[in-house]
Amino acid sequence: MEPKDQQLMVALRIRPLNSAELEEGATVIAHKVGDQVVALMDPGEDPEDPLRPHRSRERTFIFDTVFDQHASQEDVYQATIGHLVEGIISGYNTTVFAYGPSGAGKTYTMLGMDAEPGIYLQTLTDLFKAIKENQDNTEYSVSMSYLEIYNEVIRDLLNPSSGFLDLREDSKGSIQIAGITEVSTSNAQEIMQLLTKGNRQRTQEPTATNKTSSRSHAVLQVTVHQRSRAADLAEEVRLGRLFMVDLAGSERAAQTQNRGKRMKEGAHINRSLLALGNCINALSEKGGSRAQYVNFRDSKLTRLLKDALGGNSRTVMIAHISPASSSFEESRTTLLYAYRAKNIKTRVKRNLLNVSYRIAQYTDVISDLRREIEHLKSKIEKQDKEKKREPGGPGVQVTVTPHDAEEESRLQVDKIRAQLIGAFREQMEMRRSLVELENTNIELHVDMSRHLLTLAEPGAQHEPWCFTKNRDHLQNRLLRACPQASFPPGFYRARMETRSGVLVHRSHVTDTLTEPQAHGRFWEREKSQQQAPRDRGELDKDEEPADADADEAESGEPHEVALAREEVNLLLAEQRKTAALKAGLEQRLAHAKQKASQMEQLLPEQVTSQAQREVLQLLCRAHELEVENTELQATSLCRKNLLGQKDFVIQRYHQHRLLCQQLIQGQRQLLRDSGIPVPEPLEQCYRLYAQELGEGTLDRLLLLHSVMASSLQDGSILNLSPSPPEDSSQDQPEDRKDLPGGTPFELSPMLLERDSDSHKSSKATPLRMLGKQDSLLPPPALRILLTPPVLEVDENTLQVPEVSFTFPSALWQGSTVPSRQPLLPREIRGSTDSGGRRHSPLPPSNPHRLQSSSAKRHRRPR
Ligand SMILES: Nc1ncnc2c1ncn2[C@@H]1O[C@H](COP(=O)(O)OP(=O)(O)OP(=O)(O)O)[C@@H](O)[C@H]1O
Repeated sequence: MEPKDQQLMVALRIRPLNSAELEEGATVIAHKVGDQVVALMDPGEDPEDPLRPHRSRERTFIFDTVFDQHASQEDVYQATIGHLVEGIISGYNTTVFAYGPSGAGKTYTMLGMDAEPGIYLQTLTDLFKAIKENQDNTEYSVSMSYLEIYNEVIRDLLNPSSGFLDLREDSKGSIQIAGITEVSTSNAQEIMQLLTKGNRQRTQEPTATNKTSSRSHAVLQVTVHQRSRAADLAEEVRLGRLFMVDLAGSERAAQTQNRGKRMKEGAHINRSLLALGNCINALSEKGGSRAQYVNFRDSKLTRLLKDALGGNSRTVMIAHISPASSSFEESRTTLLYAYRAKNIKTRVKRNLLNVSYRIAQYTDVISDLRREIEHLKSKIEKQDKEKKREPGGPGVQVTVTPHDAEEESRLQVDKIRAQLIGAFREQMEMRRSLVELENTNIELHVDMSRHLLTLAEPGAQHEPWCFTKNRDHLQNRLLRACPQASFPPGFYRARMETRSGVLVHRSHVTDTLTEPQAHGRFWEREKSQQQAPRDRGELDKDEEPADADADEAESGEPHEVALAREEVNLLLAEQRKTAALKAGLEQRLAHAKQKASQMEQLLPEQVTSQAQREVLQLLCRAHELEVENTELQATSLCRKNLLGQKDFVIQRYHQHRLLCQQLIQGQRQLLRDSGIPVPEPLEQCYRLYAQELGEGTLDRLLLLHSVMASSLQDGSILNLSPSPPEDSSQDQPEDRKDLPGGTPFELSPMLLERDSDSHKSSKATPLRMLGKQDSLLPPPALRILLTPPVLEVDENTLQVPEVSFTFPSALWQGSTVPSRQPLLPREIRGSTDSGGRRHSPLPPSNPHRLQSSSAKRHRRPR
């Protein structure tokens, strides 16, 4: 389903005057006018002032909907989020957040009172009702979490003792909170009890306007997994997420924004709200264009609300104000903010899990079709030749047939033509379904890897051995659950390595094995290891730790491990189902192909040459059109696929880099503690590594990557145009102008290497430098124009599966490459012998040795 642009919905709620305001004699200055307008009077303006005779005291603002003190909780719910509930269970993301100064009624709207429940309870009640109604056809599971962000720290309100939590981005770019308590439930009342309990844990302090003022942002997240019960080919797994956010009072941020004085309030300042304000400003200025640079990373809140504000979510903002004259300034600022937010657009799409496609499958279909076209064309040619040989010359065919026979023959041709087209369509549909199934399979693989990655993350950063243990345990379970499942590339090798107690070092044996060989070798070893204790009649003590680990992990495993395991079990079941469907479909396709070819063979015997020719030509044309169609689909999906995979790859390398960093620090500490002098080349190498971290070279690479990705996404990279203009600043799209450094953006030197197809690739890691320096061209500074790069598109332009940039040689040939001294001395770079083999200066067991020849990118820890 195509994403749709949606305007952020902004509602305004004016609460009644409270007793304190009445006591101080405040007057009502905010009035609802009609359904969408609010008028705010400035109490400071004197209507009689002769110096300002035309100045109106009144400012009006238009919103999607305005509620005054007479609006009930039900009215607010129905007009804002009520109609979005159906969307959540169909796989759309939805966010509602309450904004406004302290005491303006945000918590009242979201949580409400026992007698007048707020949006939380009403939404959840409707959500569960909708789920119940759809349960016959669909299977649902609902889970929730509740957290607060206070002074840039995330706390789990359902389990406050769990300490501070971290935000992470998953492979699909959605934000996850590592280690948060997720409660599965199917009952709104149960959730409300949890929320009330969680709310008691929320950071509060009395303020002038509110005795129980919440000083934190509270975020309730509800996730709905949906799976069709029908065992249908196009089965989709959908994931709808609902965020309900009760923000802290905005008055501090507003004041700081206005006067810039309280910026120095240090820890007390609410950075999240400032960042939120900045994001709203940036997004609204561009009318919600996603190309505008918006810094979501400035605070935890904006990172969490990234999708809600600028991404894939249907979003409602409910702004709150007090009607009192004493709150004029705060009300005015809130109205201005809310008014700006109205310009924000989000791009909503349904979250389907099986969305990535395998281009190779399309290529197969295309070559199949091409073969058929060739076959048909050769048939036509053959027929032409036969005709020429016939007496009477080419093209003149005198067949005197009685009228009835002619009619019969025409009917016969029509029938065969219809049959052939039908068979062709059927085949195409089956081919497409096969591609889809294959993609689902890949998606399952990717998801599986993602879960293993999630498990790996906390341990990888703090305790590598614990990471290994979790991974090992999970993999054990996987293997036991499904011995014949095909796991992601590298899985068996990794298993053999961890089984033999080696965490990072790859053994020579496993390195040289292909994946199928590794699979076979792994199972041989597993079998013999399981057989041995049975033969001895008792468990081998040496073998026990694996199972002991498993049991230990089983009893005290973290919640997210259990969840990941659950997910993996689901994925395995899916994988089995997909495999069965695929086998059935392949059989049907083979059968259909056979039938079609039999039909084709019948043709010459049954129809006149001219009619036969027509049918064959028609078939050719149909096939050609289908090829074009498939090629177009493949190109567009190739782009989607590349973008979809990039975050996963980055995350993977980020994790690997953290591990390397940890190892480097550990080993340096060890050297220091043991008083071992570090050889100068190694020390230099370390300095270079540290320098790169400090300079943020990798961050710039990531920026480059995101520019490339956004060009790919908006299609500009695929637009053919001549070589780039010298001065590109004039044509520069608005959105790129804001990027740091202006244009052109100069990266620090990167190493260029000639590919086998005479292209050059940019490779920029220090490890890369170590491994490949000798075979490199002199390293020039790579100038990257922050405009969509102009590339000649041919099949070699983009190396899709790898996230590396390979520029066409044409672009580079014209550029003059300044010669530079190599960055590293030869002792560090190593040398190349006459046979072209590299000799590394590092010890062979160095765990930082680069395994793959593809360009790697790393991300600095956040
Ligand atoms: N629409 C309303 N009708 C009746 N009472 C309301 C309404 N809105 C708010 N109130 C009352 O006003 C008081 C303050 O409201 P609330 O705690 O919801 O403010 P808040 O914006 O969440 O403040 P803070 O940011 O300080 O937490 C509460 O006693 C609440 O019951």
